[in-house]
Amino acid sequence: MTTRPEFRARYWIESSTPLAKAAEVIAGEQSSGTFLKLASETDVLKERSRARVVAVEPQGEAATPSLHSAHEERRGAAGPYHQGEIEIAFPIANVGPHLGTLLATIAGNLFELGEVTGCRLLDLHLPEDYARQFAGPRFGVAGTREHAGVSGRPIIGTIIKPSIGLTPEETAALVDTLCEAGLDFIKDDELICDPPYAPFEARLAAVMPVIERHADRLGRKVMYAINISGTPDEMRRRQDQVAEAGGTCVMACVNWVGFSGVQDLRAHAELPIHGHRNGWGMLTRHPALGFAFTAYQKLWRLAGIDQLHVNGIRNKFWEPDDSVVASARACLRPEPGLAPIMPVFSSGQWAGQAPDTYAALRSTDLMYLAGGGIIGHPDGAAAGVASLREAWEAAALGESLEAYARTRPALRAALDFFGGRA
Ligand SMILES: O=C(O)[C@H](O)COP(=O)(O)O
Ligand SMILES: [Mg+2]
Repeated sequence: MTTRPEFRARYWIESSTPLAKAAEVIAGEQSSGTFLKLASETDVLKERSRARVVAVEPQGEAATPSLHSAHEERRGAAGPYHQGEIEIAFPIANVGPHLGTLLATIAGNLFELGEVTGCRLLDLHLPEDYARQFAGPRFGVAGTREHAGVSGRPIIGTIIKPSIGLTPEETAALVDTLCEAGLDFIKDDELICDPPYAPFEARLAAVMPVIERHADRLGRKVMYAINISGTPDEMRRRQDQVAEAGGTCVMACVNWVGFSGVQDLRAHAELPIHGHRNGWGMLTRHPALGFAFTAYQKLWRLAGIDQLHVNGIRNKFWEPDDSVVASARACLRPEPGLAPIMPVFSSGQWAGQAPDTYAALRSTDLMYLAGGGIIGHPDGAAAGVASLREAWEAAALGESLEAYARTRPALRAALDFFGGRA
């Protein structure tokens, strides 16, 4: 029985090698072992540094491998391919409070091991005192609400659409309409950051005075998550410009600016960080490869984001509703040493999904963003905002949208227009 401090990672794996042995191969490769036994991997070194397999739970077998492996072909491996979950305990001393090394340990070469024909990181358990050594979310749910000035209901927002092509002045005019209509949150699309036709600085300079003007009237400042994705230097500089201009949020495409980029931003930033996870499908869509969201969101929490996208009910992407809801719950679950973060529902959302979202989550701690679902409303963006507000009122009251729409033309028009498209 070891007394060394450890963290644990849980995986789904597949291998023609019996699961317990495949798990040992992974534990060895991801710590002090390699493809053959080294005399220098002494018992003392192993006790200090080698990862331990702490659970092997077989789930079944497949006749054909999920992923191709030339290594398996060379050694003439045939099925069956054993599938199941395994858990590995790693010494904390192997890693320290370094996110890059943590990733290399739990999500590095193991995805490439020849014996492995399927590997998915499901979850991660860090002791509280270890998790606390990472920055973690500075604002999370509570701080996001405070900066947006919204309590007791979801933060309702939109994505500037068309995503690409509006000039700074056109963007500011749309923001004016949206603020006038009482929206809580506006974000850039992930596709726009600093293009020649709408440079970052020009966009910020055009939009922020509009937001400031409406703040006086609304008694709260509409949160604008302007996309600051870039190099660490660029992000730091842009964060400062946003704060200087009175902004209350910044957005980063987390997969592309990377963990160090977000960590650097978190160390520097005074504002909540909105995490856009575009590219995530590549990391999760194949069930035998990549990451489950439970693990993914914990890693981004360690890096220090405050809001993270989870798609939405009946979204425009591939993801089923139960997976979306599980992701949102994962964001809201307190983790040892890490505050909950805001789940961001976005992707093909409009008024119609509000009641089902509320029924599934039983919480209003969420951001509910509709780009096309607000800006594409048949009576214009202001009616789009009204329809979302009304839909969430109906959801909270437990009233059907049909009944609530009887005296509310914006919601009625949304139901007719978007409902008819489903
Ligand atoms: O960046 C996003 O979240 C998407 O562009 C959502 O856009 P939509 O609401 O029009 O689907
Ligand atoms: Mg988008």
